[in-house]
Amino acid sequence: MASHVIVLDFGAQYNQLIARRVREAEIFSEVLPGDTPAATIRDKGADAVILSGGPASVFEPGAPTMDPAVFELGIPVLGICYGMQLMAHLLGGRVIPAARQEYGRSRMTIQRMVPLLEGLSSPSTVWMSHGDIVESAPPGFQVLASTPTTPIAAMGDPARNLWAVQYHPEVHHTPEGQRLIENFLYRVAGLRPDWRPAEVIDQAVAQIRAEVGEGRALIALSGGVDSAVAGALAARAIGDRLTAVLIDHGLMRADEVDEIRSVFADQIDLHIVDASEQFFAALAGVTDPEAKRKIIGREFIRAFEATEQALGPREVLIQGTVYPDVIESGGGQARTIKSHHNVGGLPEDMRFRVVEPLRWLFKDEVRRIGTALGLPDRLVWRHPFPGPGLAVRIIGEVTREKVAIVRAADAIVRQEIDRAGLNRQVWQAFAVLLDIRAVGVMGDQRTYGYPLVVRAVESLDGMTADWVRLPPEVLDAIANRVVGEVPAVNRVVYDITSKPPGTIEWE
Ligand SMILES: Nc1ncnc2c1ncn2[C@@H]1O[C@H](COP(=O)(O)OP(=O)(O)OP(=O)(O)O)[C@@H](O)[C@H]1O
Ligand SMILES: O=c1[nH]c(=O)c2[nH+]cn([C@@H]3O[C@H](COP(=O)(O)O)[C@@H](O)[C@H]3O)c2[nH]1
Ligand SMILES: NC(=O)CC[C@H](N)C(=O)O
Ligand SMILES: [Mg+2]
Repeated sequence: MASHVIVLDFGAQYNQLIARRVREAEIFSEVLPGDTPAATIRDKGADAVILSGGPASVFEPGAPTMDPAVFELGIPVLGICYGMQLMAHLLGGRVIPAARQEYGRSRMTIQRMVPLLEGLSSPSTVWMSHGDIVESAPPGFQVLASTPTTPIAAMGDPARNLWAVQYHPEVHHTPEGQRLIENFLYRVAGLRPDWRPAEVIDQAVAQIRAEVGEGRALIALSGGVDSAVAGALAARAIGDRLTAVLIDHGLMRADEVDEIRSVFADQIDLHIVDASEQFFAALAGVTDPEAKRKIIGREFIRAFEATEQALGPREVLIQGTVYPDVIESGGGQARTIKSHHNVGGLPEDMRFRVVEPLRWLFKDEVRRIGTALGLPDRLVWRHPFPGPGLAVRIIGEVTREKVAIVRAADAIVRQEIDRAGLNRQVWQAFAVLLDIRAVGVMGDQRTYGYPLVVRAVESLDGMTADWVRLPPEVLDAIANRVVGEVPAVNRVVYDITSKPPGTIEWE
């Protein structure tokens, strides 16, 4: 039977990342609620279990817990952060609030070499995000590693095959994180890699065929990576029974709609719908980010419904939703960070059956599948652009005037990064318009204009990100051009926040 790893979810923002790291090691992995009974895990034929992190403290009343019988299934268990704390708590160790909370990079030193830690540097850089610590390990456990503020940064009980780390090996800011996860899978659990992209493509095509049946379907095509890949899968599944719809909500970037038309019009039956009046009317006076997102989600569906009325009946709407859209919208156990227009923003009274062939995949997995399907690099490596478009890059009310300002500035930011040859190294780069004003001086005249934020991040999957150390001359060129060419803006600032604690978009 194929290798199968279960991730028990205690509400971490990163828990799906754990599953994706396992899949990156070519082993199938699924996420289940933290309190899934041990019997269910056994019946699914799991070969190993990983316990995720989570926002709670194990010693608080009502904190999420798990079936302790999981530790007796005879399969290896790896606890991560909250998962480690829970393991300690349930097996007789002690967890307390730390004197010093630890967020961000830390240096871990190995004290006892075991197969789980084989090949890791000592000290090695690890990404921490915790306020509690395991003060004493449970009976039978050995301390394996520590950091300056966390004496028990890794622990294990070789007899019962139970292992745990306080840091987050799943985030890419832990450079040797994948190594630890692969050690757990290959060395500790003895699993073999047997899960590959070709199978994902076959499953997705079969799923779309089954959902659409003999009928027709619409695909929501944005020109982005996810919907292009979803579109290619759908075209493979149902051929010319597929119609693509691009909603021009008036919140697209400079020249974007024309570019999409020229790339896709001869590939697929494409309808471009100008719905900008409808979106601006619905957004008038709205400043709350979640309210904006929900309105945009609703208006998208209304625009698809209106298009369907014009084109003839189609029950199925295919979307390029990916796993992070679901996670951040509060799918699973994680808290809602922001409602993505295509998930948390969907209206309840929608007429379509939504089919999302990429719902369980991360961006880099989607890119691999795009390449496997033969899509051009230019499309596969395009920078992501959020469905709500420039609306979530204008703090405060969205008006046509502000969209024009941020659109012009955004084009300059991307042009200068492109000109410097930094496109591939940057995950996403853009401009954000603030709703405050600052004083400046231009041509001996006082100005009172908007500050513009420039943001450029690097990331693998959008779940975590770091700001890009853009060369000063590129930042300088951006600032000069923006202030010179966009009259409403008189000041430029660069966002140097990583995710977490920031998010990529400002709203
Ligand atoms: N303007 C639009 N018109 C039609 N569908 C859209 C539009 N914007 C977004 N969508 C739908 O919402 C989904 C999610 O948007 P999202 O931006 O995450 O993905 P994408 O645009 O396909 O890829 P990327 O992340 O590269 O931008 C898209 O896959 C697409 O199905
Ligand atoms: O289709 C989308 N609909 C949305 O509502 C949405 N919000 C954020 N994003 C994109 O997701 C990635 C992570 O963004 P955040 O760090 O801001 O959550 C980044 O790549 C964002 O651009 C969205 N994409
Ligand atoms: N990231 C986590 O899992 C955090 C666990 C726990 N809430 C702590 O603060 O220590
Ligand atoms: Mg997009």
